[in-house]
Amino acid sequence: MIKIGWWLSEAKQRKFDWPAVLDAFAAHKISQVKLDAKTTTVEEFQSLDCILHRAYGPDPSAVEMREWLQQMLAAPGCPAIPVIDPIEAADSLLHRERYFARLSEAIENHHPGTCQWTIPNSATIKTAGTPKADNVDALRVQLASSHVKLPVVCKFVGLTTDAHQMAIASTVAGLAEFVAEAPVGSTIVAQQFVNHGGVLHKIFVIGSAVHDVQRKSIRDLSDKDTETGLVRFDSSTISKATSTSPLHQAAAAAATTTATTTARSISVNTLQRLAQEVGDCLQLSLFGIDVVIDSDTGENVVIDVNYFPGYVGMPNVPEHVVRLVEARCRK
Ligand SMILES: Nc1ncnc2c1ncn2[C@@H]1O[C@H](COP(=O)(O)OP(=O)(O)OP(=O)(O)O)[C@@H](O)[C@H]1O
Ligand SMILES: O=P(O)(O)O[C@H]1[C@H](OP(=O)(O)O)[C@@H](OP(=O)(O)O)[C@@H](O)[C@@H](O)[C@@H]1OP(=O)(O)O
Ligand SMILES: [Mg+2]
Repeated sequence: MIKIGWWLSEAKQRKFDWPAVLDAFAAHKISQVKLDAKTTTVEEFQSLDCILHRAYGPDPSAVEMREWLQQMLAAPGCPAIPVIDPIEAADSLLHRERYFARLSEAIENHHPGTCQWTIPNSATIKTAGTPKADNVDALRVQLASSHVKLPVVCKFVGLTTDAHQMAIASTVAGLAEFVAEAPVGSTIVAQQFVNHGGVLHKIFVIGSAVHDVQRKSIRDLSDKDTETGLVRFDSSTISKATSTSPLHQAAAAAATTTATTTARSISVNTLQRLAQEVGDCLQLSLFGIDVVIDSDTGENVVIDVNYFPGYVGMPNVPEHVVRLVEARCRK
């Protein structure tokens, strides 16, 4: 009988309908134990066939569990227990500039013209407390050398509680303002904005299972929008299942859950290749890929990758988790 150890924060267990996953484990005769840094013994830990976790992000309980897991896995005599997903692989998603650099390499490694997805050009900016007026020229040069065109979406990098505070900068002065007002020592990715008809594809992946859910997104920007140098927004108000925002298209803003336009779809074959290639590149099997379809070029553009997302709208999640665990334990 397979025995797995798992850890998710209490909040994630509720959002993810974790009890349904535990029922599916029981139905497939997989025994399970919730890992606990205070009570799980070394013997019990080392007897596990697999570990499944979301010990990820700034939540203090997740930080404590991540440190404990790393210690337990590195302890002398600990067997090679499969971890879904490896802690360093999950953590890499906190550093947008690093994982986008790896995605860029994966794209370059394709034979020319064969990759069915791309990423936006971006520039990585470190804040040093320089006043806005002194930043403008250096930022203009940096955008040009990274081939980034305005407008850009400004996104923080790393383990910060401000990770969802973003902005659209349409002018170098707007970007300079965002950079000048960010905490000193932060890292910001200025990612080229892609017009995409206001529809986001949330591509949810659990091992080999892939599902595309369409959500509302930021509407296409016109010249009128881009007259304003800097528009701040909280990313958690844009593309959650229940989001409503003035940045949505008028028709979509009125709808409660999904995108309302007749959106372009992504073929099943492309979805599977994308999930496989991103998963192989980042060594992940429980993740979500946020994709927009460029209105001008029709390209599938990856704008964000999330570890162990909510999977809201993906059918049969418990069965997919069971299949993933069984596949890993057999290795
Ligand atoms: N390069 C881009 N071009 C166009 N729209 C973008 C771009 N980047 C982000 N967006 C819009 O902003 C939203 C939030 O961006 P992003 O997914 O990077 O934020 P996040 O905080 O990492 O989100 P989450 O963790 O909830 O997935 C996206 O859902 C999309 O609507
Ligand atoms: O619970 P939710 O459905 O909102 O899950 C979101 C999850 O929030 P959580 O941390 O509360 O689990 C986010 O994690 P952080 O990086 O912000 O930590 C991120 O993964 C989003 O992409 C998920 O949204 P989805 O992609 O599934 O729409
Ligand atoms: Mg996202």
